[in-house]
Amino acid sequence: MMTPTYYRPPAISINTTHKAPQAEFSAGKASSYLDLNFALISLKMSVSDRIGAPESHPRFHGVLAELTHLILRRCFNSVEQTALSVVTLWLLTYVLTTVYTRCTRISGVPGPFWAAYSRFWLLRAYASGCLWQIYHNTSLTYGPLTRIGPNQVLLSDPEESMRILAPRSKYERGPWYDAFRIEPNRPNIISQRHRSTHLRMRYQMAPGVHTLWFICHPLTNVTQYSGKDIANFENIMNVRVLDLTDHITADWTSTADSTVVFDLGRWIRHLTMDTITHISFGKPLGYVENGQDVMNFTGVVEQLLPVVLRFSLFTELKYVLQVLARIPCFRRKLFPHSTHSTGLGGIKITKDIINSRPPPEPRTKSDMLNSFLCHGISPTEVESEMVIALVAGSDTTSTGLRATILNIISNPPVYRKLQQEIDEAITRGLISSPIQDTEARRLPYLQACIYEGLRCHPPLVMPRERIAPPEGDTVCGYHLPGGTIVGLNVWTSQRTKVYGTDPEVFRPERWIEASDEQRRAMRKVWDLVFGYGTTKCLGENVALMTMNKVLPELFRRFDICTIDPQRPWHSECYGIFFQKGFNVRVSKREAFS
Ligand code: HEM
Repeated sequence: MMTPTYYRPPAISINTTHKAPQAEFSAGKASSYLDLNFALISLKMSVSDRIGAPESHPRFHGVLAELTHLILRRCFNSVEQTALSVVTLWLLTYVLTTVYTRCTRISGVPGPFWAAYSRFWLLRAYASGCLWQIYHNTSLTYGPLTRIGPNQVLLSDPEESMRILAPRSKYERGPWYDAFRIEPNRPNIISQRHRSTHLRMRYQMAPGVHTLWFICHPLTNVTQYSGKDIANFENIMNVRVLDLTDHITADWTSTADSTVVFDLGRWIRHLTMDTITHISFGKPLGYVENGQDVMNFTGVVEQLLPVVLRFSLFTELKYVLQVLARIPCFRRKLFPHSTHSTGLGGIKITKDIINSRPPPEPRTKSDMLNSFLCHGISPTEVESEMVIALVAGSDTTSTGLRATILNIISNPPVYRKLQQEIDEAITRGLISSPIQDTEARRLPYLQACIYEGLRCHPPLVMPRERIAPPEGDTVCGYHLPGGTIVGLNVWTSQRTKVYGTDPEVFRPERWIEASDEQRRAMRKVWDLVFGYGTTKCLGENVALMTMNKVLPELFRRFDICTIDPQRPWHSECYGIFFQKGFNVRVSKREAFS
């Protein structure tokens, strides 16, 4: 009964005309456009035909088959057509989902207009080299919760940040962390997003990182370091700090009538690399001794980080990388590999050392490498974990140190007070040479300078994204649907009212003048510099001990001033790194050297 309607001429003509001009269609552009036009007219006819006709099952299927046939023939009949169709389809889907997301998800959260439509706003911020400033300005303009992407918000409220990071929170690390994999198919401690696996890794690594003993905090059940079992570690630190000060004394000190320009930034980076490799492998790689970036590790990391950060925004690409990683030739080219003798091939040194050592006894207490192996981390996993430790442990600490030193030397009253405190402690025999960690922690102004330096300049300013739990959450009064990505803005959270009326200013006195209650409140917010909860930094004590030793040892021996007060350092910050130099003039202080 239906047959006559369905097989009417227009519908048939579509199929027949497909075949006839086929040769012309693929032969030239003009005929291709004509053909497309014709196809569109035919499609229109078929659809209106369908709408106008009474509904019936076979007819509907007929129209559907016809449409499918038409789409397949017209959109995928040549490579160019296929490419064009795929791009058009992708664009269409992208625009529709973006508009849908814009209108339905987190639409109430204020933020820059274009940020709501694409991740390019974020990409621009990452590429600018001053991510922290853009985040800070955005948070100041739009409030503690700001929309910075189609599905991304930025949080600068310290209380809410701590709630999200708390041990029992339902938030998990976001896809952003995938970009920090050393092995594309195997997450490391930083990129592990699965909560329970991450906790297992943390417990395995905690006793080993820096050979400190750890305790389980009774309230949070989070592994933390007490920093007491550090006889060996403190000796390593002493040797490394003296190595640096000896080199400065020998090669880099200026005299009354001559100036030696000295890039303190680079040398501090050398020091932190030597310290972390000494802790990790039982011997330093010799950065300070050779005065250069051994194995080009730092250079490669500095080149890679901007790429990694941009990549972290488009994590869909990780699937491509995961596939490429399975092909040996791409794998060797694209990823760090134990055959590489430089750069992130720092893996090679790990592998060589593992091979050269007998298997560690379960109770061997030597360096980080042995400790990881003793705690059941496989040699292959250890390779990536060591690279992560080298990156996480060296650059953050050197950034913290550089920022604190710069702030001190550019504030004459602070500089005078700090040097006075150190000099008095020496005169009264309160500190040894090199200074012990416990002695340094008893110098209140030094402690205030360290807290203030890290507060004003948190070394890790990347957003460290978390994903809202499936049931959603209310943050700063806004409802966030499940799956919303919440980035943490640590720069702004360290400039909140809890620090008083002048949080933008480097003023160590605020830590001394504060009442006990206020100091506790400040300390709680300050903790965010090292993270919070189950992902809190494993190396906080190491970083603080390094600062506690380097600052007094430098200021007791040398007078330091910047070479170019207008532009003391070239700060290109991609989250962690301050890549460029920090040129200074260093002269000896005879009285206390
Ligand atoms: C001033 C220096 C440092 C700062 C500001 C800092 C900051 C941080 C922060 C904020 C996190 C949390 C990341 C997250 O939320 O996912 C973190 C994690 C971590 N840090 Fe540090 N860090 C410093 C020094 C160090 C050092 C010296 C080491 C090791 C030698 C280290 C090793 C780690 C490791 C292994 C993690 C991962 C912890 C985990 O995922 O459970 N850090 N750090």
